[in-house]
Amino acid sequence: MALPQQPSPPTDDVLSVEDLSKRFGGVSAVAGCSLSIQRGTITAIIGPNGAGKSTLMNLIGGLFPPDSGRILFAGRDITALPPHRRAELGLIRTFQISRELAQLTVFENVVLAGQTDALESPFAAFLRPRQVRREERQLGLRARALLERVGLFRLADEPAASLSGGQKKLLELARALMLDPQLILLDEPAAGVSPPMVRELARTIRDLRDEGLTIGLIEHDMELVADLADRVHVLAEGSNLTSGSFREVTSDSRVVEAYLGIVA
Ligand SMILES: Nc1ncnc2c1ncn2[C@@H]1O[C@H](COP(=O)(O)OP(=O)(O)OP(=O)(O)O)[C@@H](O)[C@H]1O
Repeated sequence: MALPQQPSPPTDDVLSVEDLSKRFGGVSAVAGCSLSIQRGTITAIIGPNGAGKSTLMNLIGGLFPPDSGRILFAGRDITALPPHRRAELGLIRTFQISRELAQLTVFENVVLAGQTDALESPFAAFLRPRQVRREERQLGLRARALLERVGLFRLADEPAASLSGGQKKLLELARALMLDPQLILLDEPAAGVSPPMVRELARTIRDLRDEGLTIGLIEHDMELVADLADRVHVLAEGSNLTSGSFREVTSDSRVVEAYLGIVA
């Protein structure tokens, strides 16, 4: 006799990818990958060069569609949504190369990240001047609070071009926070950042997690992953080899083999 189907237990996953695949010509960059990111955690995605981490990030961010599989965000299927719709839902991804506008000040960069299309329209200022002024004031206040939050307040009036690599990562974080995200995906936050700034960045990321934000990151700096990640997914050849704490995955012989296999 067939047993009645049990309803699946509620999960606390803010993001899950299910059996995701993406090919580029003859290369299987992501191949049947399934993994999830739990709400309120820092989750790292690691793996040897060419494992498919960037492609997976691009699929989650909506840069291009998968060949097959699904992406769920906050319980909703977002597989077919364009990047800006994902951002509106609270899924924000930052890029490995910071995309600040070099000639604008740090403050202006943050304000700009929070500006809606309606505010940018030249007609809005003409038709609804008071509303536009109020919204701009609120954006300014919020930007200053976020600059304080990430430790860049004293540099608010400096041109973004004058920031160090690590400060640019903090600026990128402040810009992402302007969009009021549920989940921020960070692409190699430690790349090109000096060791003291990596520590500062790590402290800020941990504080944001403690305040309830969910953070996903791909990272090659294993010290940072060991220090920050609540949970780690190891990608190899486009799929999820194993998941667990940093200690668990790094003591898994398959993970050691995957890394050594690439080096050999
Ligand atoms: N646009 C593309 N066209 C063709 N092949 C691609 C493209 N993007 C990625 N690939 C290939 O897909 C595979 C996975 O690449 P991906 O960049 O996602 O890996 P990765 O884990 O991020 O690597 P790394 O750690 O070196 O950045 C690699 O074999 C790569 O050469």
